[in-house]
Order: sequence, then C-alpha cells, then structure tokens
Amino acid sequence: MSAVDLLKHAVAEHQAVIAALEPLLPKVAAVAEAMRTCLANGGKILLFGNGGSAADSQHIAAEIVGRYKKERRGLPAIALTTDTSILTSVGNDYGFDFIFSRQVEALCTPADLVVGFSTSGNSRNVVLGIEKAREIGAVTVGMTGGNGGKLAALCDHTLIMPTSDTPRIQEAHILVGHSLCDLIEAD
Ligand SMILES: O=C(CO)[C@@H](O)[C@H](O)[C@H](O)[C@H](O)COP(=O)(O)O
Ligand SMILES: [Zn+2]
Repeated sequence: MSAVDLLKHAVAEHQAVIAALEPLLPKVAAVAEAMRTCLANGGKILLFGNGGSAADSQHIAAEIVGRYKKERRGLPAIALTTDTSILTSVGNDYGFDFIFSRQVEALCTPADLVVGFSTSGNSRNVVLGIEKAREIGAVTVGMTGGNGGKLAALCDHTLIMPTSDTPRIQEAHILVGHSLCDLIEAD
C-alpha cells in the first residue's frame, strides 16, 4: 500500500467511527451531567489510563483545571498518570496493577467522579482503579471500545466507541472528552 493509500484508509476508518458515534450521544450527555453535578457539589474528577490513554487523561484534566474554550474559574481534576515518584514507588513496592487503585484510595471521596480510559476495557490497573472508586462510592465512568471489556460491567457509565481498533478508539475518546469539557463549561 502506498503512503497516501494508507493515509486515505486511516481517514476513512476515522470518519466511519466518528459517524457511528451518534447513538452514543445521549450517554455522553448523561456523563456530562454527572460531571457537572460532581463539580457543583464540590467533588473532583480523577482520570487514568495507560499509554495513549494516559495522555488522554492528562489532556482532559488540563482542559478542566485550565480552560477548554471559556473564561471561568479553574475546576478540580487530576490525572493519576503524572507523578513518577508515586508511579514508581507503588509500581515497585506493590505492583503495576495497583498504580491507579492506590492513588484512588488516597485521593478519592464519595463526592468524586472517576474516569478510567482503556481501549480494551481490560487493563488490570484501570479495572482495579475503577473497582476501588466503586468501593469508595464515587461515580465511575469507563471510556472504552470494542465490547467494553471488564469495564462495561463495572462502571456507572460506560462509553464504548464503535470500533475495536485501538488508535481509532483513542481518536473517538478525545472527541468525546473535548465534548464533555464543552458541556462542563456550558451555562
Ligand atoms: O496509544 C497506544 C496505541 O494507539 C498505546 O500506547 C496504548 O495506549 C497502550 O498499548 C495501552 O497499554 C493499551 O491499553 P488499553 O487501552 O487496552 O487499556
Ligand atoms: Zn495511540
């Protein structure tokens, strides 16, 4: 395949996934409402995931703490993917599976909303982080794809992107993530 054909293929796949998001939009709106309620009641938003999903967690946390499009007060959100001392000590002392659940245990309250990004829905550290958030009584949101994996059965809200292709799922996640920020900022 030529480079241009490969790019055309990626664009076509991307467009098909984005077009197929329509039926998911009421669920996205419900997550936005849960986020607005959480923030209005003094809660915070915690986010985590691996690899590209770690980057997505940081990206969305930055939009919430800083701003997406609108001038407004800073709102509380923390990506649990950024502190290398915590990630290495918990990873080293307890295991990589616990890098998010330990931070959820330390930081999460019942007023909070916790977002786990996993394209497979099965990454053990993400699943354990969501389980810990449930135990605490926070609202849980799974951002996933394919069949939703283990997250689908665990979360209060699961947003399953309509593809099993990891990069295409991630691209849809960021569109949904930006849209959530837009709705958080709406009057
Ligand atoms: O960005 C990509 C692939 O597009 C990778 O870094 C990807 O995020 C990593 O392989 C993750 O470990 C995949 O985990 P998950 O999405 O299944 O939870
Ligand atoms: Zn990626």
